[in-house]
Amino acid sequence: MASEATPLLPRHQTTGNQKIHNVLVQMLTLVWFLCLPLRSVVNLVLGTFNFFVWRPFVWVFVRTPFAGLLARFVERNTWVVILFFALPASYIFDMFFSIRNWYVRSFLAAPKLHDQRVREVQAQVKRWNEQGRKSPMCTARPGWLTMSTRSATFKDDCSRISVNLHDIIEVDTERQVVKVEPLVDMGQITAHLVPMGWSLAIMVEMEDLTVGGLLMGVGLEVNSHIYGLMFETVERFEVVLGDGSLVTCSRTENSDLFHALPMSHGTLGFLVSAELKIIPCKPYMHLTYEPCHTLDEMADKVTKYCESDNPPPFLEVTVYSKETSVIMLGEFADVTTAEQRAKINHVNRWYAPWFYKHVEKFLTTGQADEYIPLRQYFHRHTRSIFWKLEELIPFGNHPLYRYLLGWLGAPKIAFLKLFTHTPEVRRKVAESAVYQDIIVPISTIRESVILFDEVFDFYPLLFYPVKLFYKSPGTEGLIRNPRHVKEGTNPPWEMYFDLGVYGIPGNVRRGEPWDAAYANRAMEKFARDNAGFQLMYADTWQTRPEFEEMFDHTLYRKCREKYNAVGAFPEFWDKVKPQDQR
Ligand SMILES: NC(=O)C1=CN([C@@H]2O[C@H](COP(=O)(O)OP(=O)(O)OC[C@H]3O[C@@H](n4cnc5c(N)ncnc54)[C@H](OP(=O)(O)O)[C@@H]3O)[C@@H](O)[C@H]2O)C=CC1
Ligand SMILES: C=C(/C=C/[C@@H](C)[C@H]1CC[C@H]2C3=CC=C4C[C@@H](O)CC[C@]4(C)[C@H]3CC[C@]12C)C(C)C
Repeated sequence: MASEATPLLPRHQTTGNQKIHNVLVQMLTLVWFLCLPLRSVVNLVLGTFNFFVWRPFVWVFVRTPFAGLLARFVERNTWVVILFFALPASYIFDMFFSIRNWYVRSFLAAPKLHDQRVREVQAQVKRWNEQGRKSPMCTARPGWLTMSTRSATFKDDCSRISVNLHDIIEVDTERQVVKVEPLVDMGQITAHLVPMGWSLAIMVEMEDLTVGGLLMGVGLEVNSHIYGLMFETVERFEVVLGDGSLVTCSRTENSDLFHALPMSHGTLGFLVSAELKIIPCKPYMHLTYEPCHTLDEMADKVTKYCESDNPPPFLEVTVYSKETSVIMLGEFADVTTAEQRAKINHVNRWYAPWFYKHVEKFLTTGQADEYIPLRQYFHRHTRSIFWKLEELIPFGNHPLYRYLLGWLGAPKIAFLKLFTHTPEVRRKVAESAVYQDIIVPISTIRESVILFDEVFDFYPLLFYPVKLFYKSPGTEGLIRNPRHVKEGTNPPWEMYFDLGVYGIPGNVRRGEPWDAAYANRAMEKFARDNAGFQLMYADTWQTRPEFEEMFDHTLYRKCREKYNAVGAFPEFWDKVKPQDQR
């Protein structure tokens, strides 16, 4: 390991920390024994609650004729459920995890524990093999805890393997990489790296997204027009295969597996660590807002910025209607002068207006710039879950709510799913709301926005430019090569962009019929026809042949054979398309 490496929990842990740790452990052990009688009482109360209240409640909720009634109640009074259940639960959960992470960071030797925990994953997989490989494996992470909106019914038929790996293992500033376990989330990473003056090359905005999910699915951010998709910034993966063996892969070692893994959704093996590129950062993001009043103006400006020889380091667009949008250009910055200080905006303080509402006002006030503290910038969309929270808590951006209850933050998506997604509600959501992203060439900006306007009629739309690198023969993974790479670039690339729509379509809002299958399929066909693809955290309405036209299964299938994945893990399609939706 390079000399500059800063293991979070160095092998030569300072004796001071070790002493504090020992004292803490002794104190906790004492408290543990003293609390034994108390624990029995707590267990009794929790057990009784579980048996007599929670289980019957869930049973009534899911399996009885009341299910429809309750679903309607949740649907009509979503904000009640969110305010009284999801928000407090999210707050407590976050507090518990920050204390736990602080403790692990400060006192426990994570690198050592990493190897031990990987062996535990291997042992589970080996046991699964010895017991006759009954049903294919998936991670034991429950569907409601993930950020994916698609239903995870396949998990019911899988052998669930606990891949309980939550820690940042090592930051190596000399090699400019951080080694992390798959359940490390974006909030944990910014809290750790930003104070050290570093950031992930692709630092994804939502705090609860995990490294494993973003690499085995798709991760991108508003500097993806420079670095590409998140997996392009990986130096090395460590994976437990279907036979329980542990392999590492990189561009030079087991390179076929390295290129096949991105987007494979845990169908080639269990990711147990990844080394990700990091870049130096500064304490602020200097952001310039450029309002656009026609679609052509936006399309021309964005294309020019992205394809220039010196593109802005960060570029995001929020589309407020077919014709209006705001382009945001960002760069890391220090704030040293009084003039700069006057432009500091703490966008994530509890009383601040939601970020996208703040940005919208530049459509009327005109071009402007400001300085946003970096960590707040990275997580600018968390408080309003992009623009979804307005539908769930319609008064959430009202100053009174913000000042009184804004400190509670946003509900965790996991708890939103747990408290509001009964199977009944989920079915309705798929028919009456849309959560979709497609990634298509930048040359199709106009057609894409017009298509989304026609079939969804929902705003704002999310727009992140993404560079798609051309892969040489034999290294082309599930994501197909771009068709029209820019001349003279090495490595070759074509500029694409992510267009995302999250909300209730115009027709549904107006009480008019809306054909979800027609709209989603039109969007999917548009992506296929333009050598683009859909993000698979969402429901897909494609048939299997269409899906295989969108994603190149050649290298993927070779690797499934070669690395013992056949029979051990479901196929990509079987995982993302639930049986009941085929
Ligand atoms: N800006 C962005 O890039 C954003 C991206 N997203 C999407 O959200 C998803 C991530 O959500 P998140 O909750 O973090 O992840 P999920 O738990 O939803 O995982 C996504 C997929 O990755 C697989 N996976 C996760 N961890 C491992 C592992 N250790 N080994 C093997 N497979 C694994 C999961 O398999 P299994 O089902 O077996 O658990 C699942 O198929 C991504 O797919 C991404 O596209 C969402 C918002 C923003
Ligand atoms: C892929 C990108 C961004 C995606 C997000 C905007 C969506 C990812 C997950 C989505 C959601 C998950 C679960 C939900 C629970 C439901 O009860 C309500 C909707 C939602 C909160 C839903 C909202 C949209 C997402 C957060 C870009 C950045 C590439």
